[in-house]
Amino acid sequence: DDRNNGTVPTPLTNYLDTQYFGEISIGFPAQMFNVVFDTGSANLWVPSQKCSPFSTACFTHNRYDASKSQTYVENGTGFSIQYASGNVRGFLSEDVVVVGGIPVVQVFAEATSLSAMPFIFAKFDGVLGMGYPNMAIDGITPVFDRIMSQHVLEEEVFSVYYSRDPKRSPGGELVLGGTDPNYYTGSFNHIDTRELGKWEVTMKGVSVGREMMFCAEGCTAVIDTGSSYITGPASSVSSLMKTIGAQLDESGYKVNCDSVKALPRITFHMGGQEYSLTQEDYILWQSQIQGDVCIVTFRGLDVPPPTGPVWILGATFIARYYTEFDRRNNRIGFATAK
Ligand SMILES: COCCCC[C@@](O)(c1ccccc1-c1ccccc1)[C@@H]1CCCN(C(=O)[C@H]2C[C@@H](N)[C@@H](O)C2)C1
Repeated sequence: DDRNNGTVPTPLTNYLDTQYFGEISIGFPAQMFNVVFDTGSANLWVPSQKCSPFSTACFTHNRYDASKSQTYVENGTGFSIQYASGNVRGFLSEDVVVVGGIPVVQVFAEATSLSAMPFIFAKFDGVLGMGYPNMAIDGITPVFDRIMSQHVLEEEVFSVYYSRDPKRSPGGELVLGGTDPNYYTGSFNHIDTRELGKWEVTMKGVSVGREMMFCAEGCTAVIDTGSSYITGPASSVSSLMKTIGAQLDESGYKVNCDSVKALPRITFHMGGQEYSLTQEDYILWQSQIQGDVCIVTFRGLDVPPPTGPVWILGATFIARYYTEFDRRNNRIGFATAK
């Protein structure tokens, strides 16, 4: 169904509520790739056919083969990107990329080396940055900016739905040019971005139960579709976890599953509204052989100034609050997800 002039929603896959990704094509004939649509970065990269055979993470994913694309244009400039954990190195190429039914001629990176951690755990092939151009490495115009300059979108926005139930299909949806009422109820509350060029807003506080515990003097919240969890300053998160009786082990914070129903709601105060998460929103209940494990989807992460200290609201938050990213008005809209 052509929603607005040729764009179609992109269904997303939900892998264990921690990885959400959708399909794009690159080149002619089309080479298909699964990518994370990531508002926390602004470059597109996929594994390259030219990656070294020793890069396991590269070898276990779909790889772009320039020699098989009639629309490939050589570039060759070096590229490298560093994430909170993990790094990617390669070189730039240009080809036709199709996202949500819209073709764009796009400069992207062919990854020739991917750090094993964490990419051997990636169920997707690459990352498509949905951040602002000023975040883009090598000054490359991001995909969404190339799409906006075609003037095919009814509105210069994109929206993200992340399902909370791994059994539910689709696991999520990306809409270019609008929102999908099938996946939210009520109206949107909009919050202006804090500074031009970042998908972040001013947060007025974080409360646990009825008590305002953190960020009471105001702080920054990054709305990040490329993060699985919620991160906050390590000291704040560790005291929050102590309050709810969570223990930290090598794979993150856990609580006794018997205590889950008594856990408090955690509320993020933004734009005059309260965005609450209940225990079912922020606990990942995993049935494992040795019994049920209840993972708390919060992580401590100290982002150095000037960006930090920040709270990063990832999939855990977006799964509860359908999110519209508005480039026309530089604001973010939240509505209750269905
Ligand atoms: C909702 O789906 C999220 C996808 C999973 C993200 C992630 O959990 C992941 C898990 C397994 C394998 C690879 C990756 C992964 C790694 C890098 C890019 C994209 C995905 C990331 C793990 C490391 C920290 N982290 C980020 O820094 C993220 C922060 C974000 N802005 C990105 O730029 C990197 C999240």
